[in-house]
Amino acid sequence: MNPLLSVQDLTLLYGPDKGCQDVSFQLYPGEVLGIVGESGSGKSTLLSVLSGRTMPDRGRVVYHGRQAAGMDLYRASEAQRRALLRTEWGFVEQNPRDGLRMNVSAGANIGERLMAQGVRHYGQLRQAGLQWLKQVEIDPARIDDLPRTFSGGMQQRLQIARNLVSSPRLIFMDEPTGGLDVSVQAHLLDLLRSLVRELQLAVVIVTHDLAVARLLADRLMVMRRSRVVEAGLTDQILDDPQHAYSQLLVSSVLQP
Ligand SMILES: Nc1ncnc2c1ncn2[C@@H]1O[C@H](COP(=O)(O)OP(=O)(O)OP(=O)(O)O)[C@@H](O)[C@H]1O
Repeated sequence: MNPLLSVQDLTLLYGPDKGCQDVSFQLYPGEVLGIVGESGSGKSTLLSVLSGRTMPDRGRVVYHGRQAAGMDLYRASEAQRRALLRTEWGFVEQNPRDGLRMNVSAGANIGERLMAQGVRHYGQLRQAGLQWLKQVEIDPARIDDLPRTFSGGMQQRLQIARNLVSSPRLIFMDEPTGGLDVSVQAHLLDLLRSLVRELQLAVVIVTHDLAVARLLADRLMVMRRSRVVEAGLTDQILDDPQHAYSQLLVSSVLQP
């Protein structure tokens, strides 16, 4: 099986040890990779470069998509990268306001990617909207409501529906449960976990919350001061961390 994503020596530095450097890994279809580490370690920078939103100083990302046999992300045009992010990829922001269009209805938020793919039939767009609202456990009767009338958890679920409607293969998530109450977080995590499994999604998720990592990620990369200090299976890293920094990270969470 080909990896979905091959990442080699990815580096973007804003200053000494600020950003990400020399990051290499492969991500396979259906696999969930968690990026963990303290604040400022470079997690968001890495996600931004990986998803093609920011260009690296050096390094290479090759995506093996549905059609293109190996797209070299940084050699592709800006338009190609943007198209990829709207179709086979998705990006779930920490703050749903950054990932939703707040001034159009929930249904229109969901339909937008389909329209970008050429679906023009109103009934079809409406149907997809209703179906996806149901799938993310929002009452379909809210389809014509604006996202700002939704709670934070509902907005986040709507953002997920908006991303998943185009049947992406790879989703980037930046602290998707970050701004939510604990009980709302748990609900969202459950939903995310079942969607990821059901749809065989590959995910790269940034989180500083090791409980989120434990629940969702198959593998983890631990970042510190722009570098990956440890990478491996989630259970191995959380139960038996090898690097001194990972040990500190894990033990600091376990202490009350
Ligand atoms: N656009 C930028 N310009 C200058 N410096 C930046 C920029 N983006 C990030 N940095 C710096 O790079 C370092 C890594 O930041 P980054 O946001 O990637 O860390 P993080 O691990 O995601 O942190 P957090 O968990 O707090 O979001 C920080 O020192 C940050 O100040």
